[in-house]
Amino acid sequence: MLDCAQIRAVENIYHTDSGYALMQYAADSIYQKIRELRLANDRQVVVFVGSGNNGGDGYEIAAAMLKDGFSDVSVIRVVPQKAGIDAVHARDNYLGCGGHETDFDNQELVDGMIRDNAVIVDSMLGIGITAVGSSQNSQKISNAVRLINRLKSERKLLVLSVDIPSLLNADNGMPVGGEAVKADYTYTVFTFKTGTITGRARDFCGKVFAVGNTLPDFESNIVAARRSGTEKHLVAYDDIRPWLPLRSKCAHKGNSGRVLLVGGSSGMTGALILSSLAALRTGAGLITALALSGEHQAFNSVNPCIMTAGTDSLDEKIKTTGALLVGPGMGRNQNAENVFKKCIMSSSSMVIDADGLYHLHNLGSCEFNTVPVLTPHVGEAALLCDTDASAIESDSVGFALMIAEKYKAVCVLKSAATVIASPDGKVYLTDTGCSGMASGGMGDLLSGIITSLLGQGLEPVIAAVAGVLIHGEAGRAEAQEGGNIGMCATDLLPHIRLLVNGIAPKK
Ligand SMILES: NC(=O)C1=CN([C@@H]2O[C@H](COP(=O)(O)OP(=O)(O)OC[C@H]3O[C@@H](n4cnc5c(N)ncnc54)[C@H](O)[C@@H]3O)[C@@H](O)[C@H]2O)[C@@H](O)CC1
Repeated sequence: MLDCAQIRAVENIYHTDSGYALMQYAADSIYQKIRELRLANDRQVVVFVGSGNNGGDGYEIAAAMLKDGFSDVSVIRVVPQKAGIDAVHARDNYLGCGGHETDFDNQELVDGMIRDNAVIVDSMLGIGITAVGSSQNSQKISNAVRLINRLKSERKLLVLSVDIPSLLNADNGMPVGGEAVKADYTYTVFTFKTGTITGRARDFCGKVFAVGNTLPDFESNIVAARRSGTEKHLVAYDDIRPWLPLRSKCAHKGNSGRVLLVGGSSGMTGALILSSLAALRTGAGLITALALSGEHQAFNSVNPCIMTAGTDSLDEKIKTTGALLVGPGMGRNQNAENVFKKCIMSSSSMVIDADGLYHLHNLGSCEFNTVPVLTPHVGEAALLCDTDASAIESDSVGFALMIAEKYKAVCVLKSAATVIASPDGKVYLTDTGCSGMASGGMGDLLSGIITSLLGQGLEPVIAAVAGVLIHGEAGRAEAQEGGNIGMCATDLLPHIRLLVNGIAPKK
């Protein structure tokens, strides 16, 4: 996964005398994918092009379709190409193939041209986007984006975006000026861009395919580009399978992970129960919950396999635990603060979540004995970074790195596009989870899962990445069975157990 600067570096390697050959290669790679999926068969195809090389890709795709026998293909020229750039060759190629072109200035004509079930190829803006200004060209692009999005639902259009949906920022996944093309498929050139995963990418990108990876020395050039800036890795469930805890045949509960979970003030015991259940289903051998409310009967009735302890035994429990979670439902009063301070002096592996993050922020700076895992959601990250939630959303990678560096911790910045940053400056992103997980208690599960993995011996960054994937895939599995609406945290527990055993749900 690369950001725009890193992508430009890769492009420069493959630029020969002109970039036109590279544009043809990129466009052909996209066209092959469209053909393979038979997306354009028996449908009208309308390609919207902009002024730069992204527009050039669109002309080349349209030309390839004409050469291949598609007859119902046309181009809408939203903004004219600048003289001297490769896109001008691409336009000449398309017109030379007998291609038809309509100027977007006559918006009514364009609206009337597009028929039900048409395929729209969005090739207006790629990684060359700048902020939407008041210029005529900016206005035209914004109008075209609005038209595509309106017609998409009215006329059941299929929308394919080239490289990145127009007006979506390829570095942060946020729509520039509030609106971007809502694609069904995005064909991103070379490799996933950060903005196809982070921010609000899911609302705009649809299914993302990386295309164009057969160039000579491709893998080594991508690795070099990745190392030239912030190193970002896109990680999937299959990648973490080898890291999952192994259980020896002679295992016993005492050496299968001993974890302590601290939180659960009066009225918030449920948060700690959820973390404890997730820790249990993730496999830790001995789970002790220490609820500040003292409401321990609740744990017993939910699952008697969870042990409980009172605050008076905190010191002793901290000494004997392998991994510690502090924060879920902990509360923010003086007693909670005192308990928090004791917990973070521990030498055990540690996760700090929820109200624990509030207490951490109040401490200012803090020296840990280990590398803790911090699991803020956007609001908690804003608190830790003294900023607001919208700033965090616009640069989730940057702020996750800032938190990781400030606390010498692994930061799991939770959102629809969770970012994991390690104190050595590496970033891990995943395409997991689902909208059904936007319900109370999901974060408590995640902190319980990560704590359980730490207790079973995984390194902090590995436990964090594996935990995010187990959690997200459990949500997806549950959505597959029952849909997104009405999903609740406890529904995920059976899936968590399967996933930690390496048993993936059927796709
Ligand atoms: N350069 C290369 O080597 C390759 C580039 N490729 C394609 O080229 C794209 C990058 O090309 P460019 O750098 O020309 O950039 P773009 O084509 O993304 O856009 C740049 C053009 O759009 C204008 N523009 C920027 N923001 C605007 C706004 N808000 N409203 C209206 N106009 C705006 C700029 O003035 C410029 O003319 C990639 O995303 C990819 O699709 C691929 O063909 C692969 C090879």
